[in-house]
Amino acid sequence: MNDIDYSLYLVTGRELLPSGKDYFESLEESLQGGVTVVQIREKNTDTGEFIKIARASKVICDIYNVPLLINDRVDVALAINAHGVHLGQDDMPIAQARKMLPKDAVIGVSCNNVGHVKAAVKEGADYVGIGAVWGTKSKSLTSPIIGVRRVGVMLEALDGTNVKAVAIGGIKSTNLLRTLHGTVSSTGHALDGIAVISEIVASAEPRRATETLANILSGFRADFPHPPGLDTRLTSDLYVTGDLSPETVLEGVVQLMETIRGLNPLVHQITNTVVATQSANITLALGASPIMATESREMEDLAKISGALLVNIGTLRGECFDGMKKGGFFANQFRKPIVFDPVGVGASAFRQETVNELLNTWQASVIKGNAGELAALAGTKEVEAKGVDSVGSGFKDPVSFVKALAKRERCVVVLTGTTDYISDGVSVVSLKNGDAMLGQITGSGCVLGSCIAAFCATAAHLASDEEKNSDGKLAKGDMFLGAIAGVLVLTVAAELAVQREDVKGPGTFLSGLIDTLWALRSDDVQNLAKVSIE
Ligand SMILES: Nc1ncnc2c1ncn2[C@@H]1O[C@H](COP(=O)(O)OP(=O)(O)OP(=O)(O)O)[C@@H](O)[C@H]1O
Ligand SMILES: Cc1ncsc1CCO
Repeated sequence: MNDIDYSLYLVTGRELLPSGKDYFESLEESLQGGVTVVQIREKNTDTGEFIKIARASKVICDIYNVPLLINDRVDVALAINAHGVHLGQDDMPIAQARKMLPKDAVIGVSCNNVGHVKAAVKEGADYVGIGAVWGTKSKSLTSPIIGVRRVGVMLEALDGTNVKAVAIGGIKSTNLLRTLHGTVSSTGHALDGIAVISEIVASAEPRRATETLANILSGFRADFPHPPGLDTRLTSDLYVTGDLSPETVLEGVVQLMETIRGLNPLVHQITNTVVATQSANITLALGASPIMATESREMEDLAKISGALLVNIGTLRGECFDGMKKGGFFANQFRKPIVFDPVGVGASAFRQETVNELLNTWQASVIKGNAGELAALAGTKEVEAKGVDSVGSGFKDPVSFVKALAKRERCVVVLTGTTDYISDGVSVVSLKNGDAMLGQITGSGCVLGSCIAAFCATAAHLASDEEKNSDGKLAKGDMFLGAIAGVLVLTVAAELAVQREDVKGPGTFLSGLIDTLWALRSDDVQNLAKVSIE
């Protein structure tokens, strides 16, 4: 039997109840709020007591027509005629449980690696509980933390099977949307549900807590039909409004340029110490307003008021890490675009581990990097890096590379170089503007990140009301277009700056570039842009 709706899977934990809250009252309120399946977990309770609690829980679940599963104890499940059991890796083997339980009983199993998932499929599990996705304070959950991005690989192992999957471990309303987006596999396989413990059980208002989770879930599903098939369209409105063509791209860029100065979006930047001042000046020249802030204690306040966040790891230090982590977390929570620049990620294990952890904590809207950086991020040795610079002539097939990485990370990816390639996982736009002088100043890639963030903030502002009201997207607005606008504005300005009489070399080029950006007109971009759809 596998017709259970796994969407909102409650795992009970009496030890987490707020003081004065009755367990059965809490259970009933969570069912009223929209819990679709309940697992009774009692780790330190005698069998007689466990059966009593489970039986009374089942009476309540039956009223709401919600199936009830028992954690670990097949005997308890049999005693109360539960819908099934949930087994841990060290509990009774599935085959044994299957023999003991009625034919249509549901059996789920906890998995924290692909091997576990494959074994569960082979042994005939009905569903898998994948976790722990996040760190969790529930003492009873002891699985290692696997991180959002590794869940997708496990879901891929379920392709072509009828085995369902829920994610578990530290899932809350604040990270739910990130969890849903970040766990979709590159084959488009999404979770069937999320399992929640403390967010509901520890709440004084479990009905409200459940409704909040249910709303986020349905918002996500409205944007990503479930079962998802292979509809991987991520962000661009250009698919909706007409064909993606150089003309429609430029129309969109012009609209963003004409909006940014009136809007003057606040762009929060956690960037490196080499480029901080030039990034702030370039942000101002675009008509946006920079705030360069790194302290984790102000991240929540800044995420509320900013139009976008840039995270650049160029001069990564341990002290910055918390700010980067919290900054992105709150930007996701308040649905603000995040532009991520993994500067020099291949240069050290520290950078690599940090990037991994950041991308497991929040969902970027745009990732930008040179070929060396994006190769390191993708785990390929095709392009080498020297510190923060890319070595050699780049990827043999940059178009396929950038598209695959965008699909894998579920965000827009910008691959910089003589030609810039930008993809949202479906299409690739190439931009051939720019000048070799950009390679002669430090941080041209870093300031490009600031430009992209400023235009993503503007694109978010221009999102339709329908999009703004939907709960399903982490950042509203056309991030693909925001990224394209950021690249075009900087690279066209660079072409104009080198023609200035006062520009005589890299030093004067930087000030000339700032002056040119300050005076840049949308006509300049429209006339000079070299846009192709690959
Ligand atoms: N030779 C070139 N011709 C045209 N444009 C260039 C050239 N070199 C760099 N650019 C432009 O400069 C911008 C930054 O790209 P680049 O790949 O140099 O970044 P980066 O290596 O990350 O820079 P940095 O590490 O200095 O921040 C891109 O928009 C790119 O198009
Ligand atoms: C040179 C340099 N080192 C760390 S960040 C940075 C700026 C260009 O990426």
